[in-house]
Amino acid sequence: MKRRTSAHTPQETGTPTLAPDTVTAALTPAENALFAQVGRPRRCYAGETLFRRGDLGTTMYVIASGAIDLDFGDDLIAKRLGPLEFFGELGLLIGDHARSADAVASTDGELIELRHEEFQRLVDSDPGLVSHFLRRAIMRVVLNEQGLIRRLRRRNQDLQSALDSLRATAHQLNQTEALIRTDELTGLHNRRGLAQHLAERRRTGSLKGLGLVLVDCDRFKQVNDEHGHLVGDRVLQSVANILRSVVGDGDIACRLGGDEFCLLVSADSRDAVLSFADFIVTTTRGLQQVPRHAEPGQVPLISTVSIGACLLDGERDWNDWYAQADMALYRAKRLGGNRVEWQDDAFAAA
Ligand SMILES: Nc1nc2c(ncn2[C@@H]2O[C@H](COP(=O)(O)OP(=O)(O)OP(=O)(O)O)[C@@H](O)[C@H]2O)c(=O)[nH]1
Repeated sequence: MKRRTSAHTPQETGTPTLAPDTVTAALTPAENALFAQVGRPRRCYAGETLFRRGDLGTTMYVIASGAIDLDFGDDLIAKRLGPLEFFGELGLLIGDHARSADAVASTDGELIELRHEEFQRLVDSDPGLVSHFLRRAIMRVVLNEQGLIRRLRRRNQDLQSALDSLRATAHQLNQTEALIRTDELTGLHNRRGLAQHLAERRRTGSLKGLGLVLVDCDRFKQVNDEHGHLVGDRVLQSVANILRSVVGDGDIACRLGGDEFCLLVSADSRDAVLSFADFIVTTTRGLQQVPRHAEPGQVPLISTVSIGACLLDGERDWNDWYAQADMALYRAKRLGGNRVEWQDDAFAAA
């Protein structure tokens, strides 16, 4: 928020209507003459600090010549006061009062200082004039407070709408992030999603007790060639649904690309990993055998799959795990597909 300096706070809508002299920060000539009689003259110099925000003080000042800047800090409007204007009156009226602004002389000038004893003399010499002054000083404080409340309220609203738009942006970012780690066709994680998942597991030291199930559709090119790309897409979606149905909390199903998928599952034994792999092969095989409508050319929306599976050594990285599972997958393909093959940690043996 930009800070501005104004000689007077503008009177805003909704504030009580007052005669102009009731709210002005300037003394009337009569008041000034009286204040000058009892007050103590003081010279001030450009840049001189009269008091700082938070200082305790009991002196009120009237400006005889020159100008004083009042800075309320916290992005509130700063004020520049000139001749006949007064400030610091709360210190005088209510005793040791923490100043609410820094008061700094912006030019050389003359001030009249009034402390409690001088003010008491004023009360004794002209109570009527002093009571008029007091009434005005109090109204000025009230108006300043009201202005402050309005500004704070507006700032609060600004902050609220900034917060709302931040929330909306964060929501959009989350959605975008989710999109860039998701495979569009199947809704499974894509390679980027898998990489993030692995990085997070490595960061949290939870790469132990995992199995990798690498899945590849059998003769998928033939499905595309014979039935068209759209049918091919639906086959890929069907395989993805089967993978999605077996993943538990913390597991991840991913489409690596084309007709190749993988599962990263919590498993601490070969049998545990193989139970996932066997389920997938058996389900795709079973679905393929479900008779479709009798129309000639009607194809099952699934192809058989080949699977290579292994347990992960948490000390290695994705390339090693992939190579290990891929050896088994290659063997499964060579043996005619539609089967699961296992690969022990060949690298550890080497
Ligand atoms: N419909 C469809 N086809 C895709 C998509 N991405 C890749 N393909 C096709 O998937 C086929 C994969 O073929 P290959 O890698 O030769 O594998 P395959 O025909 O399954 O042969 P084997 O793995 O040896 O059984 C290619 O013809 C790609 O064009 C896709 O998003 N949709």
